[in-house]
Amino acid sequence: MESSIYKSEVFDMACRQFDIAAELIEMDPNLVERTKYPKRCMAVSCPVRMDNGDVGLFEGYRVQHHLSMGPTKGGVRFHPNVTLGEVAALSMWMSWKCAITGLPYGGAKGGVCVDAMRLSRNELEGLSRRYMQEMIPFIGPSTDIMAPDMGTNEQVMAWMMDTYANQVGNAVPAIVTGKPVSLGGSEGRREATGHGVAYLVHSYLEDLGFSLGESTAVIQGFGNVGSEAAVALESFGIKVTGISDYYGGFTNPKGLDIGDALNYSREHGSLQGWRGGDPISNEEILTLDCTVLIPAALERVIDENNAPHLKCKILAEAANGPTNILADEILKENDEIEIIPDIFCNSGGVIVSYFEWVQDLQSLYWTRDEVLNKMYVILDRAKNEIEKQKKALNCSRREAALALGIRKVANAKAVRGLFP
Ligand SMILES: NC(=O)C1=CN([C@@H]2O[C@H](COP(=O)(O)OP(=O)(O)OC[C@H]3O[C@@H](n4cnc5c(N)ncnc54)[C@H](OP(=O)(O)O)[C@@H]3O)[C@@H](O)[C@H]2O)C=CC1
Ligand SMILES: O=C(O)CCC(=O)C(=O)O
Repeated sequence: MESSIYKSEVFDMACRQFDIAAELIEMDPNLVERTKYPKRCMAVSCPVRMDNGDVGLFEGYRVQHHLSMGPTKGGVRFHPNVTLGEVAALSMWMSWKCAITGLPYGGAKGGVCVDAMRLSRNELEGLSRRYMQEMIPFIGPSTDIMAPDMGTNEQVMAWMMDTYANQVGNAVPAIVTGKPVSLGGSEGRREATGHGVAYLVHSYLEDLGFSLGESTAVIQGFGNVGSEAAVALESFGIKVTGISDYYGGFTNPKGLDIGDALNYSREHGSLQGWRGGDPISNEEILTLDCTVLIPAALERVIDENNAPHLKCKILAEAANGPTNILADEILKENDEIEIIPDIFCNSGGVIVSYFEWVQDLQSLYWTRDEVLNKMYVILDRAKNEIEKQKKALNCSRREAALALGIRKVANAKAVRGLFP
């Protein structure tokens, strides 16, 4: 099958990664395309009453990548670069991520092409509700469960849950995860993705023989994932020496005051104007001297131009798809940099989303410590399996993670068989 509707650089990148892994595991040719391409996609137009009385129309998407192992699961992104192809690529990565962590889900992703920063709170609520309304025929707590991603947050999830609940006539907390704790959200979900990144960073630093107290971390992106990773890294004794958001970044080789940066960014809506470090651009921040580099914003920020100049020892991919294919080839040759690949590195978010869904379904809730300890168990188990796979296939850690996830999905399809 030649797929054209998803055609885009980022979808090509996800397909190329798939092809490399499928070849490594010598996948049955009859399973290759069936496992690779998304099962379903929806495109909807969302009319929203703007504050000036006009009606704005926003295009939204949801791609459900595979339905073989349970409901589909994945975040919703509000960003001006969102396309159907990007959402499809993100849904593929969700599938492999859920498989390597052993979650009973297929991957999904949603998105709306919108600059959410330009919307008022009223307009954002209108868009969140309309997007959910349009998706209701295609989702459900045992069909497809949404969560936050770039440009969306707990409040957006609350509006989406309310819209769904109003439609069916009763509260359905399991329809979205990453919602406020007061609505059935899980303790620990807000910080889960960043905390999971920091947990893995600390674990690999120890394995590689680095002292935590002497290690430094630089983070691109100071939203939910980047800021929570910074807080958790500090709690593991790792100094954060660079941070940035859309407007640019700040650095201090002696360490930044993350608490102060968080307060400032909450009060002002961004880090712009913060005086806690020397200003630096979003391009420069990637090549700063540091032990750990953490891209936590957009895809494909590490490319063939900057890859040869990275000075980190560990590249911890908190963002989805931050390293393009050419950069990945360059980094594969450089055995001084260890990569913790995205589908593993940022999996703490969906792991705790799974816990949130399970808690909602049984109306029985856990403490933050219980949640994070259960997350560590799953991350440790996935790490073991990936390291074993890396040795067995004599390949990079990214290839090992992809091979592990893709093989599990392909096996599920094989045992389910084909009808008729
Ligand atoms: N939220 C989650 O649970 C999960 C998220 N991820 C991935 O993590 C990444 C970040 O998501 P999340 O933290 O939720 O998103 P947020 O919207 O909360 O934060 C995104 C951050 O990236 C910054 N940013 C936006 N554009 C640029 C740019 N061009 N250069 C540098 N920084 C930029 C934003 O700055 P500003 O605020 O100024 O716009 C903000 O600081 C994404 O790749 C997402 O897919 C992965 C797993 C789970
Ligand atoms: O929490 C979830 O369900 C999904 C989070 C997400 O979108 C991701 O891991 O990329």
